[in-house]
Amino acid sequence: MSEDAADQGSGIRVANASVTYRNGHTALSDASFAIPKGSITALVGVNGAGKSTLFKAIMGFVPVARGSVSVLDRPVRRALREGLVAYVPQSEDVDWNFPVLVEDVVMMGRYGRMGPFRIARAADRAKVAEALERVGMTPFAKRQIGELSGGQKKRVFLARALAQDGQVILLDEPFTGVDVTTEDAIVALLKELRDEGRVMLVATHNLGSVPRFCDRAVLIDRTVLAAGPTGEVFTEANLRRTFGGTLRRFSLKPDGEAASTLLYDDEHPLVLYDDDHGPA
Ligand SMILES: Nc1ncnc2c1ncn2[C@@H]1O[C@H](COP(=O)(O)OP(=O)(O)OP(=O)(O)O)[C@@H](O)[C@H]1O
Repeated sequence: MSEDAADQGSGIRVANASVTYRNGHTALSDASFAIPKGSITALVGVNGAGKSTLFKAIMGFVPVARGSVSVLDRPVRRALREGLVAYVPQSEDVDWNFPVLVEDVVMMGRYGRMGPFRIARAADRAKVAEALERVGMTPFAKRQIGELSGGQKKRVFLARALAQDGQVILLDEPFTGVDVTTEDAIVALLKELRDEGRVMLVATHNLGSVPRFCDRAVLIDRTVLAAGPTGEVFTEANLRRTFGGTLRRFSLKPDGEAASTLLYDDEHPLVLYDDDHGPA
């Protein structure tokens, strides 16, 4: 366990965890990492590396066969009962034809705190309004979710996580199909949430954005290959281990400028400068 994880209070702690599906497939084995409260962590790995499986284990949707997972120093089940873990899904995982208003999607974040008949109280409506305002989606409250753009949909699901008062927010590919302005708005919001002490774990293929907004990174391929502060972990050597042959690389040395290396899997490249002359 890293020392800073202990200092700021534990956000997520995974210790020697293994997950085996019913069909016998072990998607994660002996995975360990710890992330502190008040941090944004990138979760990076190839398709099938076990990112969703790890999310499911943190949400308590799949049991760990060995090892343990704790959230804010509680067992996963208790965190689930307290509604502490919120999930922002990948766009492909949502049925956008389902007829539901934006404000109703956000209200779903309140369900865990309502009685069995799900009757919204004034406090629930206030939380929904506040969450929509925070992500800049108030004017869209009465629109059908399916009518929104990709970036707007992401913001609505982020609002649902805020309405839930999620202290640990798991985001699955938040930047896919999102333009640069919306990406910047999402990043700014995630940083605000971090400063409030929340914990964000972000599965992303957008390698170039990771050093820009993630304090830490967890690299996985059916186990944790490396985990820690981005500056220490997000290196070419570690990314090569994570992506193997699927990582593409370009070396650039324009006249009179610092040599740099571009690394990418399928989206925005990561630029590594070979000496100290790169941008701060
Ligand atoms: N319900 C399930 N039953 C059996 N095997 C599963 C199940 N869900 C996932 N797997 C397998 O577990 C492995 C990890 O899958 P997982 O969905 O966690 O990967 P991922 O890193 O999220 O991939 P992607 O980037 O494609 O979303 C894969 O080999 C997958 O086929």
